Amino acid sequence: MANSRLRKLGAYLRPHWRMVSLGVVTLLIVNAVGVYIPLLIRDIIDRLRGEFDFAELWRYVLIILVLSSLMWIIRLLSRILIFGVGRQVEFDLKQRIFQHLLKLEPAYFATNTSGDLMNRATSDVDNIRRLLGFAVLSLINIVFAYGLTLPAMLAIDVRLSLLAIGVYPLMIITVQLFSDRLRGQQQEVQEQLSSLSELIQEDISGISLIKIYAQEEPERLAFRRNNQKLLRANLKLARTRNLLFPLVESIAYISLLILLWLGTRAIAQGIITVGDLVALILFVERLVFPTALLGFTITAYQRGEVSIDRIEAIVTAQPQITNAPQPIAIAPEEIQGQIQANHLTYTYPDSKIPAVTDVSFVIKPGETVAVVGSIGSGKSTLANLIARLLNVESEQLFLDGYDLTKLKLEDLRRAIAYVPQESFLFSTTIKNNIRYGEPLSETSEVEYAAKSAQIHPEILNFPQQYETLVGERGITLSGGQRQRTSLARALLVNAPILILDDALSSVDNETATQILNNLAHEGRKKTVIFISHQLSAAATADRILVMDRGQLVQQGTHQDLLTQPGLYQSLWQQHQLKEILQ
Ligand SMILES: Nc1ncnc2c1ncn2[C@@H]1O[C@H](COP(=O)(O)OP(=O)(O)OP(=O)(O)O)[C@@H](O)[C@H]1O
Repeated sequence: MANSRLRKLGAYLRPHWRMVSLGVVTLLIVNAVGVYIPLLIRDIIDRLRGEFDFAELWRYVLIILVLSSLMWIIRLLSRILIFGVGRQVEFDLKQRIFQHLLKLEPAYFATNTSGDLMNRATSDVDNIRRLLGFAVLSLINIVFAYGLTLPAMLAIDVRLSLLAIGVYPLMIITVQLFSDRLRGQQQEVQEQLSSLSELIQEDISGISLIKIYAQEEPERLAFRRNNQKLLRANLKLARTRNLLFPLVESIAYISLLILLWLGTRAIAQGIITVGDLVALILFVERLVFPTALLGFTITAYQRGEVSIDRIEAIVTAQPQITNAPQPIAIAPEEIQGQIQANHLTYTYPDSKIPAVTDVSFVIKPGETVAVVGSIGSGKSTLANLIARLLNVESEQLFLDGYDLTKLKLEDLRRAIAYVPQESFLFSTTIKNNIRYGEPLSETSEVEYAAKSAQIHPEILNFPQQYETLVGERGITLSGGQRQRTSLARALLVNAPILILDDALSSVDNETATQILNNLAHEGRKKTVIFISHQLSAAATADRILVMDRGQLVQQGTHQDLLTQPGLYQSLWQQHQLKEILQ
């Protein structure tokens, strides 16, 4: 498992191997110069102790100044390169996640909440970025720092070197212990922050309710409680941080004290020179930072591991609805629009009872067919199956005689304009919303579609007409206006098949009937499937399919069905009664 995660990390890094290699080389140079400077200082001290010469001292100072500046520049470069790799991988992963999400079918999003998916695409990707930027940088740094510094220290004095860095494992353990605590507290801050943001969002959305029920004071107190929790969490985190850094420093001082105490004795005994001791002190100092970071690196790796699994779970999710091995391509203008169901049965994956059972029918090209029935009788499921938004089995649904599952998905979707129950508008202009399926459409085409959907006069009354922004950043449309805008969007793509899934429920019966009539009298007649509870509009369709508990119980024209005892007759009677009572 750990190996497979390392392989994944390797795969994330592979496209950026040039940057990674360059980063590694710069780190190597930084560390080599970092080891060379203390050795140079040692030589200066020892040489000048014999014979002091100002001119020579200045020469050395200059060399050290140049080397330190060089080291600073190269260190900067190494950080830019390696943190840059982290950012690149973050970009790649976000692209991959989004691209893959677009391939998955709506059923996937019913079982994976958008909150969780967003979290994976942001926080988890961020953890991997940190792992590949910060953790990789500090890991390579520590290897080079110890690999180059330790031999130089041992060459000066083995006993002193080992005693001086003997306390360093204590530093790693302390940081690791603290970093677990820091992580918990950081998470607490994050959670408190999210719940505070949720509260603000909810209160802003429900501001009218707060005012109507005079709940300003309780809401203010609830906010204060949450805000206090956030404050406490932040203070706790600050306390831990403020405790950790002095602790790390004290461990470093212990090592320094050991060196000073035993080092001066070694000088007195003539085992090492003053220059050697100064070099040892500088070397030990050099190791403080990478050692302390190792503790954080271990935590960053553990956190990153969990995130790798969570992201891989998204990008390896297999789409259920895909093209057949050799899909049949068919252009929209070649499509007649005949739809046939042959013993169509569908059961939702997490359900035991079929939502559609043994349904068979033929819808002729250009026919307008209404689908009516009680709530939950399977009408939407039927619409979703025809658009292949649900995983229909082969040999059950046919378009112009072709098995739906054998048709190229893209071609099938282009042949069908589908207006779902929930009309969704993007946060852009009305015009862009209408031409979403055909972004290059001319204004006249957009207006034509809007006229057919009976929304044109209302759009002209909006502040900027077709350029009016809708959604969160713009004006709010009424339910009926949203539905007709969605309908205009579907009409603009001019597909041979149009499915309206209760898409005119907020539009009055008269307008709905008018829209259906317009569709029936268009130049090239579309096949229209009109799912609706609006019986007076449905009655004008060429034919009506009546669904009950997943089954197709009746079909025929309005007049035919009225003469047959059955569900349609009773639905119609209820409808008539409602009309009289209104
Ligand atoms: N994603 C799902 N998972 C499981 N069961 C579902 C799912 N969607 C719908 N169902 C069930 O399938 C049955 C048919 O639902 P469907 O939405 O097709 O009915 P409908 O006739 O369109 O209803 P309405 O008139 O209220 O829109 C219902 O029992 C419903 O609870």
